[in-house]
Amino acid sequence: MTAPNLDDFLATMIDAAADAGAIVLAFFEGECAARAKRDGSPVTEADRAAETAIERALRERFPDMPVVAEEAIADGHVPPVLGERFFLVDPLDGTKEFVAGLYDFTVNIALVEDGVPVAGVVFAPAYRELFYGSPAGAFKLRTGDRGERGEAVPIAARAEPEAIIAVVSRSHYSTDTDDFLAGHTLESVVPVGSSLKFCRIAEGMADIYPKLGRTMEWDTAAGHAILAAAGGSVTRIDGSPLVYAKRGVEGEADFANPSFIARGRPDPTAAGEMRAGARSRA
Ligand SMILES: Nc1ncnc2c1ncn2[C@@H]1O[C@H](COP(=O)(O)O)[C@@H](OP(=O)(O)O)[C@H]1O
Ligand SMILES: [Mg+2]
Repeated sequence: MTAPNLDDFLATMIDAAADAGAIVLAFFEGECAARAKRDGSPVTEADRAAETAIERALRERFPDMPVVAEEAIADGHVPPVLGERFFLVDPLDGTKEFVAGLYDFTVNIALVEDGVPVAGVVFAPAYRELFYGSPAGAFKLRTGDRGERGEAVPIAARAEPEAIIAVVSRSHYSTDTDDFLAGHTLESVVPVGSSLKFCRIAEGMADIYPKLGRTMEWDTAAGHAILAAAGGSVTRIDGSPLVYAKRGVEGEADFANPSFIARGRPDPTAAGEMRAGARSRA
């Protein structure tokens, strides 16, 4: 058998995310919905059922690939060796929104290669929106009530306009975010739950997502891959790349992310101004 390429990985990741999304949505829309608000158990059930389905689908097709998944890590199941390529899975991101009956929750599957999220799938089943990205491009498709998939449409991040649209956490907001945004000209600040924030920038609906505070790698890897494929970027506050497979860092939990900024496309006129400035100084 020939070695799998990115298209092979992505096709399996999309199928797995679509199936897991259907499972999560059944919990969200089913009779569990009312109970979810009182005790957190259906969230956990949805989380675990979706993760089990994803792991099974990934392992069946790629038995040798390590899988790092949120619930498994919580149970202490960490792959001993990650190698240069592994999957990162968050079966239900945006759990607070899920419990509150809001639509902003997602299934996330990413493929990380040498610390870089090279391919990712984010499925928001309540919105019937599925996003995916790889070096071949970023795409969005709509799903039907019975899991039918519409045509995949290419998406692209936009260059920052003068007044920007910021997307921020709905459930984990910090005043540091306000301080950061105070330095920008804003059209609006839109609270969005889950990894959908990356996707809204990837499809040109928003310009910046500042995350001042901790997240885990499975919260961000798939959205990061999609945004990068759409022409955007995700960097640490100092502008260095946000890398993955972070383990054994003193004082940090394994797979914890530092603060980061996600943005759309670099502004070509800003680069032009810099070049013009450089010329005029010469
Ligand atoms: N300050 C914080 N500490 C830990 N996790 C955080 C966090 N802020 C956000 N997250 C995680 O990032 C994900 C998206 O959060 P948000 O929608 O607020 O941006 C959530 O994942 P889960 O829903 O999978 O737990 C949440 O737990
Ligand atoms: Mg999460």
